[in-house]
Amino acid sequence: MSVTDQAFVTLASNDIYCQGALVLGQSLRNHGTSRKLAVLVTEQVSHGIRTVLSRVFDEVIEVSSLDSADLEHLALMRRPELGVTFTKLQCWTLTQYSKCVFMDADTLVLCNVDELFDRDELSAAPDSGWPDCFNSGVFVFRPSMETYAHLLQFAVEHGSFDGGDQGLLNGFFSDWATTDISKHLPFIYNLSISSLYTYSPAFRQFGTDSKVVHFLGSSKPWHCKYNPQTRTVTEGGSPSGHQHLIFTTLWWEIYTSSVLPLLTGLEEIADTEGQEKHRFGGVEVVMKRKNPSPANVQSQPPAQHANPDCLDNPTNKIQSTSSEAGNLEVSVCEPEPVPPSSATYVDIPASEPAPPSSPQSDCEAIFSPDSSLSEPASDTQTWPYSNPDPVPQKSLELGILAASVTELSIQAAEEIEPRTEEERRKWEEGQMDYMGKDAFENIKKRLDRFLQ
Ligand SMILES: O=c1ccn([C@@H]2O[C@H](COP(=O)(O)OP(=O)(O)O[C@H]3O[C@H](CO)[C@@H](O)[C@H](O)[C@H]3O)[C@@H](O)[C@H]2O)c(=O)[nH]1
Ligand SMILES: [Mn+2]
Repeated sequence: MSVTDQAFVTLASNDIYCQGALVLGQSLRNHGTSRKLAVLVTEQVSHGIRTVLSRVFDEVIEVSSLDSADLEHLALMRRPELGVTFTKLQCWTLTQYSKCVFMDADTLVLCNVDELFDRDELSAAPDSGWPDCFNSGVFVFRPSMETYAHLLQFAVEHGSFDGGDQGLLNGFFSDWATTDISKHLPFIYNLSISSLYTYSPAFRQFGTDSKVVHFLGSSKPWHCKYNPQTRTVTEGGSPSGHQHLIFTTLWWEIYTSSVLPLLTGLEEIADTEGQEKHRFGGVEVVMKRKNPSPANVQSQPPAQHANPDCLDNPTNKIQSTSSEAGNLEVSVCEPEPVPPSSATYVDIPASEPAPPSSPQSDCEAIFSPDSSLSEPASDTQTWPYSNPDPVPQKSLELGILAASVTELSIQAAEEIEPRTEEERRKWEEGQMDYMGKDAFENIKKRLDRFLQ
């Protein structure tokens, strides 16, 4: 039964973060939430992406980082660094709902979490870095214009001790740590992926109960590259290592099966040397093909662990292998010498449709008890895994992916602004801006676009 006056709320201030919001929204839908889904967007989010968001979310609500209300103007004039933070605080203005659960766009639900609505404001899980503070990536709140005004006033008077919304909210709800234990959400509702290696025995013990994963920190799943044929992720350009490949791979599974098919208007802008760039709004999905012949692809052996021991973690490692039952085995082991390659790989078996289950019980369908978990001596966990509501494989994009794409990545689409009159005159006079607009790669981009 749907509950119309309660909602999960997220925020995306640009088209890249929208990719995260779409995966989050789709994961909530896949696990049969009975609550509404709302996404706050700012003016930078493109029209096309808003249309796609509206296919996953019940409400796409534009908020402004510089709202017209006097108090906000005043606050931002005095504390300009709080701009992004203020955007998140605007979730309190959603008074059409009696209660909401805010979730960062870099979170992912692993099962139905509607029971969060049994909690009251302000319920949140401890932050892994400083557990007397709560992490503001997942929290239960009651929309109220009065609370919103108090929050803004607090921001003007006290600021945020970390410069972001987390410091501000912890300052405002400062009795969270001591007053009411029911407002402490269990850590499994906001599992910071860094905990997989900072406290691996706890992850081994409790990890299979995880309900919400949070890709906290500078390295997000959309910074990785993904091979849809072997279902492996590779670190892409980011200096920090991804130790949480199981969840990053799951993120990409949802992205390719449920989000990419929604981006049906993907405009192809270039196809050079086996690399296609599909542009949609402010994002480009880059597809590389190494084996263009479908016959070639079909004859490939099953996914191999190209580099199973390559996690460059100083203390321990998590490696994943596929089991015969279609489950994902997770094993945590001691460090071994790091190979020279910076690439990291993980295998995920084919996802199987979950058995029919009521929304409230789908955690059990996904995290069924496994005997290997009860053996403390064993270093191996079975991670039952399924994507309960995959989009049919026959969709166009998936057909393309399955046939020949060996690497998918997401990047911000570059804006190529038109030339101004002044620039055109200089160009005609032979005064080129070789280091800027007239750099070779920009000219090549213009040509590619013109020639397509
Ligand atoms: O350019 C941006 C940056 C952030 N966000 C939104 O704001 C959230 C928080 O940013 P994120 O990059 O997820 O921050 P974290 O790495 O999670 O860092 C921590 O610090 C942030 C700032 O205090 C808090 O908002 C987070 O909840 C907390 O986990 C995102 O998920 C988005 O919903 C945007 O829409 N656009
Ligand atoms: Mn976050």
